[in-house]
Amino acid sequence: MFVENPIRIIVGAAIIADGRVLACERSDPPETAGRWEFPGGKVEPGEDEVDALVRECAEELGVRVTIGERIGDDIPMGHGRAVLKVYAATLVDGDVPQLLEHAALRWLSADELDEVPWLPADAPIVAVLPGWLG
Ligand SMILES: Nc1nc2c([nH]c(=O)n2[C@H]2C[C@H](O)[C@@H](COP(=O)(O)OP(=O)(O)OP(=O)(O)O)O2)c(=O)[nH]1
Repeated sequence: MFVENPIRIIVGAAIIADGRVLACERSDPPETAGRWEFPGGKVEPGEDEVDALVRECAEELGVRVTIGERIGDDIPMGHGRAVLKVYAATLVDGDVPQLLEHAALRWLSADELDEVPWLPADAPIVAVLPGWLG
C-alpha cells in the first residue's frame, strides 16, 4: 500500500528578553553551519509542538522556556516536505542559555537583526520581529 509521507513540522523558539531575541549559530551539518536560527527542531510523531519546543530548548540551550504566541505564518520548506513554525518564548526564572550545541549565541535588538546570516527560511520571521522587540 502506498502511504504518503506526512509533512514534517519544524518548530523554532524566538526567545525574547529585554527587547532582544536570542539568535543561535548552527555548528552542523556543513550545509547550514555558520547560519543563524531560532533554537528548535523537528516535532516527533505524536508530539505536541509546544512540548517539542520545550524539549529542544532544554537539549540545545539547557534552559526552561514558556512558549507564547505564534510569530508569522507557516513557512514551507524542503520543496513542500516540511513546514517551519516559530513561536515567541520567554525564559523561566532567569535561566541562562548555554552553548551546548551551537557555535555561538547572540541577543539581538531590533536594529541588530541583520548583523547575522540567518537561515534563508527564517527571513519572513526576522522581518516581523522588530514589532515583537518593541
Ligand atoms: N531549529 C531550527 N531549524 C531551522 C530554522 N530555520 C530553518 O530553515 N531550519 C531548518 C534547519 C534544519 O534543516 C531543520 C531543523 O532540523 P534540526 O537538525 O535542527 O532538527 P533536530 O534538532 O530535530 O535534529 P535531528 O534530531 O534531526 O538531528 O530546519 C530555525 O530557525 N530553527
